[in-house]
Amino acid sequence: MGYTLKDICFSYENRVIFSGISLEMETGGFHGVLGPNGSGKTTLLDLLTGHLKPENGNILLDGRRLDGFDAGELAKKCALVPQDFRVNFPFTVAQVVMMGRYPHLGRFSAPGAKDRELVAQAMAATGISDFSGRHVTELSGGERQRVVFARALAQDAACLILDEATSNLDIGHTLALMTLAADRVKNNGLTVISVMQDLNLAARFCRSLVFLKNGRVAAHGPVDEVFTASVIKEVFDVSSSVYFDEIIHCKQVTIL
Ligand SMILES: Nc1ncnc2c1ncn2[C@@H]1O[C@H](COP(=O)(O)OP(=O)(O)OP(=O)(O)O)[C@@H](O)[C@H]1O
Repeated sequence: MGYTLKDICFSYENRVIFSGISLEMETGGFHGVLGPNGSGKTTLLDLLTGHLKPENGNILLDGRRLDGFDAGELAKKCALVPQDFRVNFPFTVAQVVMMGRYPHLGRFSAPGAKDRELVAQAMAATGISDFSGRHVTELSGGERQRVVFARALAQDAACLILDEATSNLDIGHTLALMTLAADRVKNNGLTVISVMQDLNLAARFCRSLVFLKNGRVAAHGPVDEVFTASVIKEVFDVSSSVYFDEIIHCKQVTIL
């Protein structure tokens, strides 16, 4: 189970982004989505979360058509950390993280002990508990990104969708959040689908990779099979040397 995309076509007005892509991303995997700027990575995530609708083709989530889910059901299945998150209203950090619980609350019902516990856990896991009372409008880009990550964790969905979710984070926080996501994949059966620009980070944390190029899937499969110099050349038009790193036990790349 997980996501199945069958012959997906999508255009923005008359700009064709996908003309018939098919993909399988199974439950309980850590899937990386890679590709050059403008190759359609964010568009793909927007299709997976139901924010955009395909013109043709079907997207199935756990075997069920995505357009058959209502927004509340989908929010319980899928939590998104968007590329850019801005709010103009001075909510506190804790209030924003609590927003992750809204899909689980009944209409007009206040958060209960379980909701507060999940919010506290998500803030602790992302290292933001110390500034839970601060206004999100006053945070740095990296601090805000950790707050949105915590909101997605609090949502407690089976699938976590990350759109360059660590782009503003320092290396320590990047490794901490990627390790947290990978641990939940391994131990809790979470599915992670993550757009990433950093090839080495993707090879280190993902189990499978989708490479997009010019609106098509250039390569898709386990990291061992598709993380190669020839795929990187085809997709990014750069020469590279791919090797197995004995210290961190995964493939890595040096761009030449
Ligand atoms: N709302 C929109 N209206 C029209 N064109 C759009 C819209 N959003 C994105 N595009 C175009 O669609 C293409 C794919 O955009 P998308 O954001 O999916 O790419 P991406 O691979 O995520 O890029 P990046 O690596 O730069 O974040 C780009 O050429 C972009 O200019």
